[in-house]
Amino acid sequence: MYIAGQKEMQQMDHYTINNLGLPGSVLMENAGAKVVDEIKHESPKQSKILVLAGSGNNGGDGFVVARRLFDLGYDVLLCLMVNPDRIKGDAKIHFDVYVNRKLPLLYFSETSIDTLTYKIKQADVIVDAILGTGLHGPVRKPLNEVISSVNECADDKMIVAVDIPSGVSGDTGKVEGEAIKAKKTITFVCPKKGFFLNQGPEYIGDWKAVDISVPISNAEKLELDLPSVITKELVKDSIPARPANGHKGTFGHVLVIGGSSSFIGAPIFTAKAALHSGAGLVTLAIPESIYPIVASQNPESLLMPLPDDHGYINQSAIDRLSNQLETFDTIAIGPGMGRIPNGEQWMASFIRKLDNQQLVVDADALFLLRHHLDNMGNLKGNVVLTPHPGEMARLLNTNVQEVEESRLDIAATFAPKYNLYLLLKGHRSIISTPENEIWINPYGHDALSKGGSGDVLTGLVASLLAQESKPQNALIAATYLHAKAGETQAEKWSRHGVTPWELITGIKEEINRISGD
Ligand SMILES: NC(=O)C1=CN([C@@H]2O[C@H](COP(=O)(O)OP(=O)(O)OC[C@H]3O[C@@H](n4cnc5c(N)ncnc54)[C@H](O)[C@@H]3O)[C@@H](O)[C@H]2O)[C@H](O)CC1
Ligand SMILES: [K+]
Repeated sequence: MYIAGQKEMQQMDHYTINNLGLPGSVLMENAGAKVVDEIKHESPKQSKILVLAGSGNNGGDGFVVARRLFDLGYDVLLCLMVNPDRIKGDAKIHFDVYVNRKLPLLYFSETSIDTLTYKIKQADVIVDAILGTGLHGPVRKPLNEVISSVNECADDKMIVAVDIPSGVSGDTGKVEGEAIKAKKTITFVCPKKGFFLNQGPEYIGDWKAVDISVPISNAEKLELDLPSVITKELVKDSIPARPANGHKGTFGHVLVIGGSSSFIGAPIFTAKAALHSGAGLVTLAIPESIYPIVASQNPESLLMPLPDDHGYINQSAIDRLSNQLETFDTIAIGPGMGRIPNGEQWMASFIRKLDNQQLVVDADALFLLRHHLDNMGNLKGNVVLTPHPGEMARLLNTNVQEVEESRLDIAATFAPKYNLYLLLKGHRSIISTPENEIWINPYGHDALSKGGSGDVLTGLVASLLAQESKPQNALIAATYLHAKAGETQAEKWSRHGVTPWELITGIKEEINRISGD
């Protein structure tokens, strides 16, 4: 499913009207009808419904919503937030119909904020059709006061946003002033970029994209390069097939390089996640000084103790590794590795030894590789980087805030520039490819915000790659499975109580669920 910004939505909308010949007022009627379909399923007939409508086409959708709810027998009141002479075009058509039918209407210009607040308090359902994708800048007075009044009374009410909560930017998800905190957002054609960026996720509630007869194929006709949102169906198609007659060689051999005396668990989580998600074999290469502990925890993996200095893998480990590299399909490097002494040099020598192995780079390996990014795209095997925002900031020599504010743009530029695959982790993880394809993961849970959870994800990505998933498919499936495992394990163990062990269990339960659906 595509994701679009404000301009792209307008382009698709205009294409439908001007090139396909479907009038805007029909699209508006469809939009309003679809919102009503959602409301009527969730609201009993005796519900009091207040529709707040602005001057633009979002308000126009609101007029249709109010009329249709009235016709279904709801106790509905439309409040027009602006002077009626500002209503133009398609919205005017539907406003006139509403007025001609003498349906219940309150003009905000003729009342006070106190009266409106009283109406807001009385309502069971509030429909937010104040501002849509036409928002520019912070919401101005007095609309901002109305929005804060709605939010203050929101606890026991159903707040339904039409297309996007008023005040949230469809492009960036930024909220510069006030914005409606929706419980549900019914969005037209496809979700908006802002749903997944900056503050957007805190405002949209549950979202659903509905068809209003703007064909999504318009995006191709207009040659729009749109990102996609990860869906369950896409994940189902991205999980590697598992031939019944396969053997351990069929399902790939993952090498995990990591660990140091201070970080013993990280490579163990990576190796276990790889094995528990279907890799045929996993070898764990760790400093020899932590070997006994790792071995006792990890009987299911093969082990490769590497020469070390003071608990860090040392330079001569390269020779030990390079003798055996051809055995492995995919290498995950970094978890728990630490900033090994002369690490940049170590990493440069290591990269030179690679042949066609695929490489997943995480944690401190990202730091140690940050000056070798130009060489990564020339490797024969696929390269996947899995930074969290802090690691991404270091790769770009900037700060976390800047990364968080421009996640989508950063992902879109970085992967093609260095000819590699990027998984930019975070509240809504973003995947980008050398060909500039982009997917956003709409799932996630605070249960995942814990040490070790990234190590699990790295193992999962490496495992799917070793099982011959294309890199983008491996990343799509891994981010979804990891996030869903966080959600389902939090239901079982509380959002506080999920550790990497439960995540690994959750991932295989999720694979089972999605494969069986
Ligand atoms: N996507 C589609 O195919 C369809 C979308 N529809 C709906 O149309 C809106 C977008 O409509 P548009 O007229 O472009 O803009 P808005 O209604 O969001 O707002 C314009 C209106 O708001 C005023 N305004 C802008 N910024 C501010 C601000 N910061 N403070 C106060 N007021 C502001 C501006 O002056 C205008 O008057 C889309 O979201 C859908 O809901 C169609 O109905 C169907 C097809
Ligand atoms: K809205």
